[in-house]
Amino acid sequence: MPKVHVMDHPLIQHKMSYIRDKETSTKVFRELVDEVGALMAYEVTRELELEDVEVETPITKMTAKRLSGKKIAIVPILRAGLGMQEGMLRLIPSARVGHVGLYRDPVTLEAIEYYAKFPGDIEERDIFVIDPMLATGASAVEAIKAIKKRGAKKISFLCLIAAPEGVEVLKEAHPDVNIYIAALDEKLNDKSYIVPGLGDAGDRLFGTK
Ligand SMILES: O=P(O)(O)OC[C@H]1O[C@H](OP(=O)(O)OP(=O)(O)O)[C@H](O)[C@@H]1O
Ligand SMILES: O=c1cc[nH]c(=O)[nH]1
Ligand SMILES: [Mg+2]
Repeated sequence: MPKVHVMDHPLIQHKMSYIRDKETSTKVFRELVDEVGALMAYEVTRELELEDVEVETPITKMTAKRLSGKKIAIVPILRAGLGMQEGMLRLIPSARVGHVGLYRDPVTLEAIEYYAKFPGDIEERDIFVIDPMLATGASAVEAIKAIKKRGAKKISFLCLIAAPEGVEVLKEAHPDVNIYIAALDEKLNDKSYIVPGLGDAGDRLFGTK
């Protein structure tokens, strides 16, 4: 079964309190989502492989560690996933970026794909799928299906806030995918928004409401 990691580092919890606050401006909301994206990138890269390299310090020769050069791709789910993209790229600058465009049909809540573009060698890369919200789970499930269809094998999913319902749906559909969450909330409301949540992540990031 997939591992579910809740990243409750104090810096993340602090920033999340402002991200959730409805009085937070679009500008500050965008900055904070970017910063939490970077903090999550720091945590999820903990397992990256290292290799030995010989270096000479001003004092002596030594064997040091460098990243083994494992190829990585970040895949934001449009639109709201874009808010976490730059923060992650600051920590993993060599990562390639793919995009999956999905929107939730407001009536059926089905995730409808409208765009997909991935690095040509996606099957060789470790993938981090990013989206601030995991609500019913439909968007994450469909995005990961689209990525697996192109041959990618090692996939992780990162979000700011998840509902327990979405976590269960994602675990069931993709048991091989590790899930990283900044905050695990209580439930979904009757419109399938996360409670207490942060409202509509895309609208708050881009000021569209
Ligand atoms: O788990 P789910 O029930 O699928 O809901 C989560 C999805 O909903 C939001 O996107 P939305 O459809 O609002 O698109 P947007 O990012 O363009 O605003 C969010 O960014 C997720 O992608
Ligand atoms: O609470 C939610 C649920 C889905 N999408 C959002 O942006 N927010
Ligand atoms: Mg939205």
